Amino acid sequence: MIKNDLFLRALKGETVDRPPVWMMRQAGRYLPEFMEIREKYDFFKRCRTPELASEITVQPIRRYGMDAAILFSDILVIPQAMNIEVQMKPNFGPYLPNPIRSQKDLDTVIVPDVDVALDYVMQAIKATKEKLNDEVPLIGFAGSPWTILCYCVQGQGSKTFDKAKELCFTQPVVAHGLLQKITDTTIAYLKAKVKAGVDAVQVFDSWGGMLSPVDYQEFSWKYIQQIIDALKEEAPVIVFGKGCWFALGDMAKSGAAALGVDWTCSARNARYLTGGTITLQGNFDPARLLSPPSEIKKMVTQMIKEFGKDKYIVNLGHGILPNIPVENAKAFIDAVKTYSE
Ligand SMILES: Cc1c2[nH]c(c1CCC(=O)O)Cc1[nH]c(c(CCC(=O)O)c1C)Cc1[nH]c(c(CCC(=O)O)c1C)Cc1[nH]c(c(C)c1CCC(=O)O)C2
Repeated sequence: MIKNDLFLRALKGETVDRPPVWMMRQAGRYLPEFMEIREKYDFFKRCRTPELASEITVQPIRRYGMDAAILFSDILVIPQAMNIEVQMKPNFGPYLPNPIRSQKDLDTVIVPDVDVALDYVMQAIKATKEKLNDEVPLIGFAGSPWTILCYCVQGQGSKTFDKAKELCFTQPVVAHGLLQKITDTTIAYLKAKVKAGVDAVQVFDSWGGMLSPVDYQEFSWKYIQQIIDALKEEAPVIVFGKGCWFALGDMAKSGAAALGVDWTCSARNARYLTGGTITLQGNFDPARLLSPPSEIKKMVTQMIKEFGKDKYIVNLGHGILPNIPVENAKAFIDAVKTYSE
């Protein structure tokens, strides 16, 4: 049994004394202890070495005592396992030298045996569970099929993901073929992660908000729903769609345990759109962590009041920025841990 089960109780919608807190991208570049490891090992070496991945995962927990850990890994390990080359270039980000732009390209993409291809992730989970010693739950994650397609087709990050959209709108059969292969791989992957020991899973639809509401249904939501259907009996599923407030109504009926919200959607609107029944997670503007700690504390208290302490998980509205001072991140976490009504 997990000693601090606040996060799991919030996912079930139970009444709690205070909401749980964690931060998207909490294992990362704003932490000096992470930078030490980063200097020595390249990105995928860190992902592929269970000792390193588990160490990086528990670093923020040791420093701040969040109520949940999230496994250090990346959403792009999935395309890598599907026979698509992925590089992480320093000062550039993800780079995929052979993007998928035709049926011929799609034919080279495989649905791998995840137990073999991604065994290193399962080993990282086991190593992390040992280090966590049942203190807090561990979150496993995957990118949404649409967000993964964005990288597979564009070949790199983008402000518009125009090539990804072009494939969807000019070769929909190829796009759907790729989305389904990613979905099948992701379902097997998340199931394996649960078997290896994660207590909940989160699907990151970081680029869902790039699509119009109608296109979102066709190219993103349909596939996320498949993932929820396949996983919901095995573990609580959190869906975070950046810029996807328009889909919150459908998401609330999907079987997901909780929904992530970004900072452009007010607590009130998110509660209204979801009918007030489902657990919500979010939505502090990551750049607001640059405010002085005293102001951060006030704003966090106000945010909890607006969402309500129950059916709520305190988080940022997207990943933490690398330039956030460690004491500001601490102010964010402490404000939640000392919250009382
Ligand atoms: C879109 C996306 C990616 N990766 C991820 C997403 C979805 C969430 C989001 O939208 O932020 C998810 C992710 N990536 C990473 C995690 C670890 C767990 C966590 O702390 O949340 C998680 C959950 C580690 C990482 N993934 C990456 C880093 C930084 C690179 C490094 O450490 O060398 C980390 C800590 C690299 C990465 N990985 C990706 C990009 C665009 C980049 C480069 C940009 C950047 O540097 O932030 C793809």
